[in-house]
Amino acid sequence: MPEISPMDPNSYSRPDQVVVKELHLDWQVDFTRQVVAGFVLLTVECVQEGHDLILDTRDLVIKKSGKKTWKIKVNYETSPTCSALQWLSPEQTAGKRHPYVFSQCQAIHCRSLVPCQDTPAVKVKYTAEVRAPQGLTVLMSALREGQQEGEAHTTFKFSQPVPIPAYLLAVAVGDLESREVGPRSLVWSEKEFVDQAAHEFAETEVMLKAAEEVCGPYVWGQYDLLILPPSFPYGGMENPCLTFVTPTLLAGDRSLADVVIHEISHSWTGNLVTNSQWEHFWLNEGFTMFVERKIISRLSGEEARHFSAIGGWKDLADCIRTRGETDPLTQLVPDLNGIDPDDAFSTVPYEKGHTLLWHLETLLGGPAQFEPFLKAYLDKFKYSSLKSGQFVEFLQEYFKGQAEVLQQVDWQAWWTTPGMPIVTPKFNDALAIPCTALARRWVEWDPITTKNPFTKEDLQALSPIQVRAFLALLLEEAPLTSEKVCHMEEAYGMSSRLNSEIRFRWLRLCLRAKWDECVDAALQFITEQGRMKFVRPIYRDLYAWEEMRPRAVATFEKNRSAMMHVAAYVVAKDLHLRE
Ligand SMILES: CC/C=C\C/C=C\C[C@@H](O)/C=C/C=C/C=C\[C@@H](O)CCCC(=O)O
Ligand SMILES: [Zn+2]
Repeated sequence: MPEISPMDPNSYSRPDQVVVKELHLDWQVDFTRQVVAGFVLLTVECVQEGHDLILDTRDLVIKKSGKKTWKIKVNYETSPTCSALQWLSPEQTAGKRHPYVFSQCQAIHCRSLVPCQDTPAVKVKYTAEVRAPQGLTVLMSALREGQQEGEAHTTFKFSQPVPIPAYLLAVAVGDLESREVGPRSLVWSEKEFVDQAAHEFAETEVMLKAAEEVCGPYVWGQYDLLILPPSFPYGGMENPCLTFVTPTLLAGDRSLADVVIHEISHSWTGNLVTNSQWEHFWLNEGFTMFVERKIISRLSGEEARHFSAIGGWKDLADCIRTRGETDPLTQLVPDLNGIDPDDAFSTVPYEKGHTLLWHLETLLGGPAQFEPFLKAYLDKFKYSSLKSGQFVEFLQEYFKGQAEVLQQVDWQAWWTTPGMPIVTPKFNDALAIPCTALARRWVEWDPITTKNPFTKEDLQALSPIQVRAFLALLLEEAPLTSEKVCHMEEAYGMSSRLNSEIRFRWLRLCLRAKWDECVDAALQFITEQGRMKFVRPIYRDLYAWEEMRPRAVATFEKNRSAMMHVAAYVVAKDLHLRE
């Protein structure tokens, strides 16, 4: 057994000795056995003489491997339990006629799909030929290079000419259709959702243009979106050329499109400029939140940027309350030795990372100074991977004229202090004021002394994002009484709102109030979709309500096989079913 790499505690590979530069994948997708079988051809380069190539694998059945000069061919197949893949039977799809399979490789699941150097320090170009049963479409995180009909199978060809880390390898196979939504963008999904998705994501090109204004040219050619089945565990995943998104974004009114702005932003922060270890994940996500909010500012104004940042700050506070303010995993740069990145994942790298960049922008003279720096940083580190220290070195060099200002930044404290950020920014709360006012009215209302003063008009002037913020504010308070949430339902008809972010917070509010009538709806919400951001807190709330605990555990046990590996893994922990 090789030793864990001194470069990356979550990988055995040693790219400092022998490094993989290119991959060619040749796969057959076998829905009957629920495996992907074939070979990978790895092109390697020797960095230090006299070393073997070490690859990461998990759960793979290696058939044979052979070596030509600098080319290594590994015949293998995945296991049905491959943690990167979710296999769906026809009954689990919207169309009910064809099976479906999709991947999620971030953070370290790629090794269960292909033997590879599964560390974000290594970037490879790839090509692929994938055969799937006729009638199905294969998509990958790459440019589509055509397809050929065979007797029972169709072969799809792909090429990703921009080097990418292993976690950005992605594949999806299903009965898919597409609609054009822009000059470089298609939306893909099962045909049942494709028109709804085309409407929801019609503003993709406007977002891409705003992103280019902030970050520079888009280098990936195509920017498509794939709307996955409901069990997809994340809001979105920034797979190059083909962002994967959850169908919980299909609100009907484009109000959840900020997730697409986020994924577009990753085309630069994360996909071009990449954290070289998962400990420096904030370089991916903190920067992406920062760019996302710069785009929001360009599209909806600076007040909207501040409003989004306030929401992020509150999400961070909620996360720290849940994890505990001394939890070492709430450090901006945590130690991941012996820790599965899936257990470390939280809002912290997103919002604490964003806060650091917001603070630096304020300190260094505002957007006029900081936005050109952002572009210079992306240009300097494009196509490479880095750690937090390299970011600081570049920042100090770029702003060497302001060395005294930068001396105020205690980098070590930023990296290693658990809990909330060491600096609290001043946000413009103009858009938050009506949300705060309404939340205060509900908290302060005494139903014993005062008649119910609430009507549906209270919400009329609030946008969906403001309603979401209003509920988030109430979640910060002591639980409302079940009588109050019942009145809220009567006044606002919250249960009939389709926006998943609103539905999520409303259900949490009801669970905290121990309002029996909401429990069936909560259980339905966490079984009809598998987005962990929604599923985990609701399972935790149900667990905390002692009488409901057995129902939560029974629901999880029943639904577990329909959840993606990562979601079942973390919910088992939330329900205290594993360490
Ligand atoms: C410090 C944390 C260390 C490592 C974590 C790295 C990866 C964690 C792994 O679990 C994968 C994460 C994938 C995230 C994908 C998309 C998110 O941006 C979605 C955010 C939540 C949502 O909107 O549903
Ligand atoms: Zn992200």
